[in-house]
Amino acid sequence: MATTLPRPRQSTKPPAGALPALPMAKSRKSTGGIATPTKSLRSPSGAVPSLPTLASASTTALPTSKANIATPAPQRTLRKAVSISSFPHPPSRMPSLPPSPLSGSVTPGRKSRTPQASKLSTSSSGNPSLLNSSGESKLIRSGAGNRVSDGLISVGSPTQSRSSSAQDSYSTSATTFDEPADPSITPTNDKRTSKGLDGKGNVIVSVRVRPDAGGNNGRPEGEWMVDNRRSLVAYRGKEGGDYYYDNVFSTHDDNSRVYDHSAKRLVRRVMEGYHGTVFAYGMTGTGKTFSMQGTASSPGVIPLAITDIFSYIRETPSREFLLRVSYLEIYNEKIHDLLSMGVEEDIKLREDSKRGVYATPLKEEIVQSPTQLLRVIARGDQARRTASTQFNARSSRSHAVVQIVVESRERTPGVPGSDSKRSGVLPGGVRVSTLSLIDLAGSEKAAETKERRQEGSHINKSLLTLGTVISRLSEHKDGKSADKDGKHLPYRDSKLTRLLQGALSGNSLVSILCTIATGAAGSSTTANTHIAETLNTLKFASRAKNNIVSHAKRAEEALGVGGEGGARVLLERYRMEILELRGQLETQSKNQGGKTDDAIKEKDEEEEKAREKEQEMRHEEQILEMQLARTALKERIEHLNRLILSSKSSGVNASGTYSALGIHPRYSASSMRSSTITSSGKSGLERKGSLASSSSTIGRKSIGPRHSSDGEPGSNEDDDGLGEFGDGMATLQAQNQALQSDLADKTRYIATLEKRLLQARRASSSRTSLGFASPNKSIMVGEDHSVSAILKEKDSEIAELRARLEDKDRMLTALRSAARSRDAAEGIESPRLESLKAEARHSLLHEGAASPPPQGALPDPPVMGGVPQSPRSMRTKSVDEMSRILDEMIQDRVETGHLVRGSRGSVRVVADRRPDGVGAHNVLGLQPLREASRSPVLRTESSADQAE
Ligand SMILES: Nc1ncnc2c1ncn2[C@@H]1O[C@H](COP(=O)(O)OP(=O)(O)OP(=O)(O)O)[C@@H](O)[C@H]1O
Repeated sequence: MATTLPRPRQSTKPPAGALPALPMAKSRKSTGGIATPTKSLRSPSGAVPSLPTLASASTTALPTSKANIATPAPQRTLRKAVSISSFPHPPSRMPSLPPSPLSGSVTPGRKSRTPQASKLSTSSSGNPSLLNSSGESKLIRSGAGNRVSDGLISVGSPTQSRSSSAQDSYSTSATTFDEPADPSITPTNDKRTSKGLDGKGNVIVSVRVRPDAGGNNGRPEGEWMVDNRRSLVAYRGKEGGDYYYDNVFSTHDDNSRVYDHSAKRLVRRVMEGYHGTVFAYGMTGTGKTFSMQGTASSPGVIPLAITDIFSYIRETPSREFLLRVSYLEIYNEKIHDLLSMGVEEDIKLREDSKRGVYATPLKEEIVQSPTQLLRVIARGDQARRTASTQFNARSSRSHAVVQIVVESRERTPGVPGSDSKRSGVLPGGVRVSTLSLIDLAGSEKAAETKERRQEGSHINKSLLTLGTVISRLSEHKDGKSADKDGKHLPYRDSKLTRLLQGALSGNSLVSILCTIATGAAGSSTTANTHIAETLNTLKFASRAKNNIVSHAKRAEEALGVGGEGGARVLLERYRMEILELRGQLETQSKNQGGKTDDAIKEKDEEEEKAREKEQEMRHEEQILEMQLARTALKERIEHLNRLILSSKSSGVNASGTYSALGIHPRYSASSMRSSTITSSGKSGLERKGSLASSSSTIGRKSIGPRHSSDGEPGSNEDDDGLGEFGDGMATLQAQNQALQSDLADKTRYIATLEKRLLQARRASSSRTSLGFASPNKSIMVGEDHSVSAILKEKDSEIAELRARLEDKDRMLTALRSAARSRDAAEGIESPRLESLKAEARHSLLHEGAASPPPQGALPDPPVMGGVPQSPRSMRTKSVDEMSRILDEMIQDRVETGHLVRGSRGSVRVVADRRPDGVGAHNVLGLQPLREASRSPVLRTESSADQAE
């Protein structure tokens, strides 16, 4: 909390700029027509003419005043009253005062002092005071002459003696005029003021005269005289006398001046570590509350003190401060907390060796700004009990005590320039001082109601006790609770004196502001009562000034939080608490940081595991996909192998001499011819025999009937045999069926591959996106490359299979066409069927460029254009068509690089086409497929090459 107080942090000097405006600042300025304290107080030492002697002033002062000053209306009464020479002589002995709570005993010896004696003593002593500006008395020389002061003509003072008056008035201690507070007080000055104190300078007694709202009511003007220049109040009436004080404020003095002269220095001392007490004492309706609180346009002691407190804080960057405030009232001898917001607690007074007497439990509020402090006090003011009395429509019916506790400590211990040397204390301790601002309830004689009387009784009793204590203080200068006769000072007789015990016994600087009203309204009885009360106030003030001795010392600095006193030092407690909390915060932060690191590490590990698991799953999926693809391809290979076997059974023997394309006349014929010529050079018939000896089961089967056909043609077995091999009818049907089933298989296979391709692409795209989101991108990218390579491979495989499928389709078309041609041929010449079959066989097996194709090798083409054609020409056309298709297929293969033509027209598989990617083919199971797919050709070509 202390750190939030508004003060500069860097600068070690007080801020030069203007302080922020406070709520009351304007109001204070608005009193402008009135001379400021500075001007009025500095003038005596300078340009002000010498004051006349008291005797001469009494007759000359008034005309001067009237001539030079436009005096405000309220001052007229006082001006008229000034005539000291006309004052009646006081009685030789002090008359017996009427019984009053404010009356007290008067020490006979004191009233016998003469002004001369007083002058001597004052001049010689110098009497430095904590509440003086420089610690030295500033004496007003006698015969100084007249001066103009604040609209009043002040008579010259014989000296600034407070010893006595000419009329048995009570003397006060030697007192000096205060200069306005000088912010540039140096530590040296402070030390000097602390030396040689007799305690009297630590008590300031001021009297303030309230303007008489109702005029003087015909009372003789000359009965009262107020001389603020001489700090004199004189009464010329019965039992009158001259009363000198430290300050006398006339009716036109405003709150600002009152504060500057009576409390400003004390407040500053409080900020420096002294305890200070300011209280207003006086009859009801005389202006106590007005002086202490003031108004919006004329702030009183309390708001002005608050302003100065914060000004001091701003001007003292070397220290840090903490302010807390409490506000209580004593009503009917009971203490109430005015800040408790209606929560009533039984508040007791306790005594502590370090704190003295204090009320507890009492709410204390820590304040950080003047506005906040003023608000707190205003809140307490609202709660204070007031009532209408004979002299005051809003009379305070309680004693109100505002207590501001100031804690301060060195901000930078040990730093050169700090005031630790001046304070003479170890740096680091906290200094606690207290400023008590007390607005007492007014004494009242004539209460009208029972309630008012009861209140008045308590008020009067407490004030009487206060007067008694102060009276006895003169007999007991050390302020202890026992007087010289062993009698106890009656502090405990009232809550008020109990609370003021510390201040009255000398532990505190004290400023007493007594308020009076010289105008007496009402009946003569009332007026007399009023005068008597005023005189009692003046006597109280005199006794207070004479009797109260303050040996106030700067509060010791408390170190740490240990001990009873230390426990009260909130500044230290808060600092320790802040340090402790910071430590806890750091510890928590560290723990939190450690935990966070662990949590992050754990999370990373979990994510890493999840990624690994996902990768494993992906690998498994890929493996599964590949296995599925492999299985599908294997199935396909097996199926194709079966198909190849079927093709071989359709037209190729076991030695591979014939391929599934053996039906192609040109291809198969040339192969057979080459083989025949190069190997044996035998005739076609012999070749037939060799063919018949081939190991193909089907061939053998077909050969058998052929031999029998040579002998007994037309048998069923022969027909079948011819049908399968010889005439091509059964073969074509079988091939047709095989190719159709093959087509269906391929279609299914392609659909399967496409499906798997689609799945693989989807998985790949999802993995790609996941992989880019993943921190391990490189891994995913690498995998994607392999997958994309696989996909490309699959695509190319599918394209190849489609190409083959198209080849098959073309073959199927050709076979269907051949079948139709055959059907047409059968319809034309049935008797020649056998010969056509023979020709067809011959054309298939012995096709040559020079020799005409054998008759009946393929079905005759249908009749074209309605023009009958000979069966031979139709067969020739059919065979040519087949040859053309096969040539185209072979050419395609050659062009795509799957086959190469031999020098003699043979074809063979390109040997070096095998991979670059044998492993990949193996992985996919594609290589067997390729090998299988071209195996017939390979075998055919190999055999052809061997034959060559
Ligand atoms: N110096 C002053 N100048 C102008 N008005 C004043 C002055 N002193 C007092 N008054 C007015 O007199 C009235 C009574 O003043 P105030 O209430 O301060 O008296 P009091 O001593 O506190 O009385 P009580 O003891 O009954 O509370 C108020 O209206 C106040 O404004």
